[in-house]
Amino acid sequence: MDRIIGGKYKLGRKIGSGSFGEIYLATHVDTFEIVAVKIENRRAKHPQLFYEAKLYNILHGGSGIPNIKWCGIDGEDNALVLDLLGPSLEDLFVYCSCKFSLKTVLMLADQMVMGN
Ligand SMILES: Nc1ncnc2c1ncn2[C@@H]1O[C@H](COP(=O)(O)OP(=O)(O)OP(=O)(O)O)[C@@H](O)[C@H]1O
Repeated sequence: MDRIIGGKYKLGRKIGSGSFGEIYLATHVDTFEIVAVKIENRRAKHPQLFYEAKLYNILHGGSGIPNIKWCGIDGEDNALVLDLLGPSLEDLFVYCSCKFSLKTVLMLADQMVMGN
């Protein structure tokens, strides 16, 4: 049976995992917008998803910061529904056969330092 997060987001396939949560694709049941959902088990020794949500709120509006669409408890889990971002730098590196040109590295460094 499909799992619906926050009453609106149908959970899809897993796209990543971090040190404490797993990231899934999800689709809004009415608008079909595709989003990212980070899920953390509520029984984790040191739950931190809601602290991460607070940080997203503080950083709101910054370049590359996803909006929070929903945040709350879903069954046994804490869940955070976010804008779906583009591919990670690692994804892009693999896509480029694990080789970035000097120009690409310099452009990346510029973006990291300037935050744009
Ligand atoms: N909003 C998002 N949109 C698209 N992909 C995402 C999004 N958030 C996370 N991901 C993907 O999931 C992976 C894991 O993200 P996550 O935030 O769980 O872990 P992390 O930042 O690598 O580590 P940590 O658990 O310490 O925060 C990321 O590397 C990225 O590929």
